[in-house]
Amino acid sequence: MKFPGRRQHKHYFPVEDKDPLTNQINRNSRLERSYIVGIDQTLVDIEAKVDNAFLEEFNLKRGMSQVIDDEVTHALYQRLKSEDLVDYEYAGGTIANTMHNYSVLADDRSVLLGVMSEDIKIGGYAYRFISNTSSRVDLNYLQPINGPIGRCFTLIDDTGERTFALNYGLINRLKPESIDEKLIAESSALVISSYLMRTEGEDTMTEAAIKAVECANKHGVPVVLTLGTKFLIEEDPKWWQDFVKKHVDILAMNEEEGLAISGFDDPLLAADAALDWVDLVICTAGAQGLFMAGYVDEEFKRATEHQLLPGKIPDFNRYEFSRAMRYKDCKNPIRAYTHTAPYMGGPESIKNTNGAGDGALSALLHDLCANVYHKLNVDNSSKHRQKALTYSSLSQISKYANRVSYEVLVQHSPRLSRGLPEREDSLEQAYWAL
Ligand SMILES: Nc1ncnc2c1ncn2[C@@H]1O[C@H](COP(=O)(O)OP(=O)(O)OP(=O)(O)O)[C@@H](O)[C@H]1O
Ligand SMILES: O=c1[nH]cnc2c1ncn2[C@@H]1O[C@H](CO)[C@@H](O)[C@H]1O
Repeated sequence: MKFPGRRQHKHYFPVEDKDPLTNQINRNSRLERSYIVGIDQTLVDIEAKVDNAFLEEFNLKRGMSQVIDDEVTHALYQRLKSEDLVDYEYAGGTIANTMHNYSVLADDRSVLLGVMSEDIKIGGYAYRFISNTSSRVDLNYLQPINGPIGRCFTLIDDTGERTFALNYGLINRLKPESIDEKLIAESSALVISSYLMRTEGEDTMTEAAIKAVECANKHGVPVVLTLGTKFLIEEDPKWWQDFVKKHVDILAMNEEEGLAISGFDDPLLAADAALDWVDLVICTAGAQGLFMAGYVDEEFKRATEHQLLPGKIPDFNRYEFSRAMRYKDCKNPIRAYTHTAPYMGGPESIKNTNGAGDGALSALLHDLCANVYHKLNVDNSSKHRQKALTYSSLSQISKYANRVSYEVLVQHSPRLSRGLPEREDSLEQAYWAL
C-alpha cells in the first residue's frame, strides 16, 4: 500500500519503516493486506468527436448513457470507421475505471467482478480491456462467458458534452453464484454503480449485485454506490432513495445526480440530504470542484484552520479537519462538510472530462483502504482510538480527490496511466501536511 498523499505529521505511515519500535508488531509476520472489490459491466470505450446531427441521425439523446441494439451498433460503428472518426479505444466501465485508478494510486490490489469472454483474440475488445487494466487489478474472479463483452461509444460534441451509447453484449450475465462471499466479507469496501440495475430479460447482473451488497451489509463491509447518470435516477428517485437508505454506506454522485436523488440543486444541500441515508457523501460539481459530507463524533471533531466558508449551510466547513466516522459509531454525531475548488483552478485545457468523477472516488477509496491497512497492521496506534472510516480528514481527502480528477482531465483516457507525483512542484510543502 502506497500511502495517499505526502504528509509530515506523526502518523506518517510507519508500518514498513525499518524503525525497530514501530516495526515491533510485525517483526516476524507478514503485513496483512487490505483490498477493495468492485462489480462492473466490462466495457471498452470507443471515443469519437461527433456533432449534434450525428446524434440525431442515430436517435441518441445528448448527455445520456443509453443502451442500443445490435443493428444500431453495427451502423454506428461502420459510420465512425468509414469516416475515420474514432479517436481512441480504451478499457472503460465506471467501476472498472475506479478499480484501475485505485490500484494505480495505492499500488495495491483491487478485485474486479464481472464477466469476460472465454475466447480472447489478440486485438479484440476483451484483449483490449485486459491489457489496458492495471496488473494490480485482480481479474481472477471474472466469470467466463461465451460471447463478447460490451462496447461503450463515447461521443463527444463541440461543447465537450459526452453521450454514451452502449452495446452490452453479454456483460449483464454475471451470475449470483459467481459472487464469492468470503472475498467480499474480507474486503475493505464493495463498490457498485447504478448501471448494474439497468438489466432486462435473461440478465442476472442485478441479482448478482444485490447478492454482493447483502453479503457486504451482513459482514459490515461499507457499500459504496456511484450514481452513474442522472437519467437512471430520475426514472424512480424514490426507489433509489430507499435502496441507498437500506444498503449503501458511502454515496458518490455529481451535482446533477445529487439533484435527481435529493431534489436539491445545490451540491452542498444535496450532500447534506444524502447524509440522512448514508455515512459519507462525495459530490463532484464540475468547475465548482467537489463537496464532501460526513459524520464525526463530538469527541473527535477537529476545527478547520482554513477560513470558514459561506454557503447554503453557513460556515459549513467548520469541522472539515475531522476524519469521517460511521453514524452508528458516533455517540454524539455531528455533521462535517468540506469543499475544494478545482486543483490549480482547473487545467488550462481540458482534454476530456470523461471519468473525472470516477477518479475522485478512487482517491476516497484509497484513503479508506489505507485506514483499514493501517489498522490491520498497527492496531495499537493512537490513531485507531477513534473508530474512523477514513485515514485522513474530509478536507485532506477532498484535496486529494480533486488532484486526481485534475490528472484525468488533462489526459484522454478515464484511466490514469501512472500514479501522482511524489512531490507537487507547484505547491508548498504545507499543502499536503494537514
Ligand atoms: N470544467 C472544469 N474545470 C475545472 N475542474 C473541473 C471541471 N470539470 C471537472 N472538474 C474537476 O473534476 C471533478 C469531477 O468532475 P465532474 O463533476 O464533471 O465529474 P462527473 O460528472 O462525475 O464525471 P464522470 O461521470 O465522467 O466521471 C470536479 O470535482 C473538478 O475537480
Ligand atoms: O452503462 C454503463 N455501465 C458501466 N459503465 C458505464 C455505463 N455507461 C457509461 N459507463 C462508463 O462511464 C465511464 C465514465 O464515468 C466511461 O468510461 C464509460 O465506460
